[in-house]
Amino acid sequence: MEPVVEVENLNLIIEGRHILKNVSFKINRGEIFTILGGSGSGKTTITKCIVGLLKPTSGSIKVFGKDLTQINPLELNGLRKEIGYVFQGAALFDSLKVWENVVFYYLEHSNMKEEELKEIALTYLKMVGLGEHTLELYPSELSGGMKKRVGIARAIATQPKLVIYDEPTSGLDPITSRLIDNLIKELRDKTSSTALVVSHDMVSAFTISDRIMILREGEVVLIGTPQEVLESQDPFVREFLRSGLGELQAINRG
Ligand SMILES: Nc1ncnc2c1ncn2[C@@H]1O[C@H](COP(=O)(O)OP(=O)(O)OP(=O)(O)O)[C@@H](O)[C@H]1O
Repeated sequence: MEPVVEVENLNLIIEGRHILKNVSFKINRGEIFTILGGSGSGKTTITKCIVGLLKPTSGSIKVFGKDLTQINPLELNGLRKEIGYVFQGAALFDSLKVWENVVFYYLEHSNMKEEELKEIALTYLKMVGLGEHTLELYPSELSGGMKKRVGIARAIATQPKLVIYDEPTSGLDPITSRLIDNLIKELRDKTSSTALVVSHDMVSAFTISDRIMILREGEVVLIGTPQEVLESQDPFVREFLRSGLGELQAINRG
């Protein structure tokens, strides 16, 4: 089966800085694929390349079989519709109510009536575990975990085939983080979509991922199943795992 994302020898140089170095990986249909790496290792930059916001200096990126370096802006827009992006920090519009945030795409691109749009918003809010009472709230009235859920509802409201989650658990307490982890898995199963997760949350990565890619200063160190990562003898991977050992032991005990 054709991979959903296929990145080959991706290099990105910005202002003389080599940010991504020969990055290659594939994400298969239905997978939860996590990019794990320290701050500034290039995780978010990879996702920006995948949605066509950054142009590679060299290398190729195919999404749903289409080569991003070869397509025109119209095709790129079409492709973006198939991708849901959950931003770091949720990035909700503060002046819009929850329901308007969730159906933002439809507000911009359709003539549907308010009642219909609220109905759609409610469907997706329910999918992320939020109820009808949240429809009329403003983002400032939500907790951090609820904001993330609304951000996820907005990302899946266009029924994307690929959902990119940028640091979905950052800034959340451990219990809420695990709820978001479960939600990511549940949504992948319910909607038969593919998920690309960017994280430095070790517990999250080892709990939800089918495969993990470890990135260090713009270079791929290892790609493998959680088990393969745990068994790796690569010194950087060992050190990286050691730094999150307490968290990992907690998963094993759980
Ligand atoms: N548009 C840009 N111009 C210049 N440098 C950039 C640009 N975008 C990213 N960088 C640099 O690229 C490197 C990787 O950044 P990126 O945001 O991808 O890291 P990250 O792994 O997602 O980090 P974090 O976990 O802190 O979000 C950083 O050193 C950053 O300063």
